[in-house]
Amino acid sequence: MNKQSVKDVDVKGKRVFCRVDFNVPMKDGQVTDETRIRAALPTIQYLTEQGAKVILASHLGRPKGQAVEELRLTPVAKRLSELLGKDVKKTDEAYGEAVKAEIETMNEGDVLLLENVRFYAGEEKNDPELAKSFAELADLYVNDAFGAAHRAHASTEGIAHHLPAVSGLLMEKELDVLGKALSDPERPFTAIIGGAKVKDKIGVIENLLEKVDNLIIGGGLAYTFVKSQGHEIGKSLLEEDKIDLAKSYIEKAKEKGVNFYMPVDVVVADDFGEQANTKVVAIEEIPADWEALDIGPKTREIYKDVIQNSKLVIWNGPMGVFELDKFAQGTKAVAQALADASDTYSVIGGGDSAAAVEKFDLADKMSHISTGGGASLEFMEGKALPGVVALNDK
Ligand SMILES: Nc1ncnc2c1ncn2[C@@H]1O[C@H](COP(=O)(O)OP(=O)(O)O)[C@@H](O)[C@H]1O
Ligand SMILES: O=C(OP(=O)(O)O)[C@H](O)COP(=O)(O)O
Repeated sequence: MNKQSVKDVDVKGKRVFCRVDFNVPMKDGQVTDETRIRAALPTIQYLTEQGAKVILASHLGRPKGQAVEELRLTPVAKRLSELLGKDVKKTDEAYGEAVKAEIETMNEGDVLLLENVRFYAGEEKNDPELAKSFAELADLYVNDAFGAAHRAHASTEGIAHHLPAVSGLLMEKELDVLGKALSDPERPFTAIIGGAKVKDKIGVIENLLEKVDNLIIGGGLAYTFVKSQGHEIGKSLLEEDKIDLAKSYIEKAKEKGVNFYMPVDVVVADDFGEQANTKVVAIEEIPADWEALDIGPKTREIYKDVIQNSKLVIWNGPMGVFELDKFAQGTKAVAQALADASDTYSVIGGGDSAAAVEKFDLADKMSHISTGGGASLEFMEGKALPGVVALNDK
């Protein structure tokens, strides 16, 4: 990476404003998935070991510029403290005199967590005044929030204009792994794109066609492609205004010699839910009143073969509605194929794909699980990430 990292600068005795992505799922005031907290530990531990005063900042949820009680970071501070095995103080604000006074009392190696930065309207607007207020708290800025690197906000981008700014270790690792995968991919290189966000992901597909040998489409977004080939898709998910684009991508794949895989059979349901009647049908036989909610057994076999014969696979988005057991087989088959393909480097991006891999207990069999969904997609699309661009060059 051409950006300075925390290892390129002297941090001893310095007040370090470290932006992390602690946007973790919570239920009843408890953190329910601590993956992102664990992922930030190497940077936090490095900074404390080096004698920095570590001031952590994060967003949680989308409170829209005002304080929302359920979105305070207090439970995160508690969990972080347990994981670090040391006291983590938490302030009720993210800047200002009370926060400065608290920082005054910090010793080298201490860790402080600021309140949710999105409680302030200026955060998402990238307000320069708020960025300055954050910068006043510290001597150095470290951005370790890969999951929020695609956002140009006061704590991810603005602040970097007011302090020496370097990347954290997680940020560096994410960019290295994804960057290597895309710039000098081991071949055959396969991308698997699923999920439901057709609008978000269609741009990625175009960019990936320039790079991959195989492109596998599954999940809800597959049916816009299926429809573009003239098949009826019943009540399956459809993005009407993307049909022509989908068709053009299939043509582009042919021109480029990219193998383009779509479902050949699907699990259809007469209702959305565990109680639905289901059956497996060929792709050209989806009944008008039914909805395709998973890829079928023949498709699973084909996708499995492609995965097994690949050296590098990036996977974003589930193959079906995996949250319901009836429609989880396709996603499970892909996850299992990746787990079994020991010679294949597997990169998982996207909250739901990561959750699926966790659900099937296969997370430790994947080569890299990215902490950023939107961020990894934008990176793969070839877009610059504002939170990275703003950091000091090497
Ligand atoms: N065939 C389908 N029809 C409707 N929804 C689907 C289908 N396949 C997958 N999904 C849904 O897509 C959601 C995940 O999509 P998305 O947010 O795009 O993925 P990710 O978070 O991995 O990027 C899941 O909740 C899943 O239930
Ligand atoms: O969870 C996140 O995004 P992701 O679900 O795309 O990985 C990041 O914390 C960014 O959050 P945001 O999409 O509210 O800016």
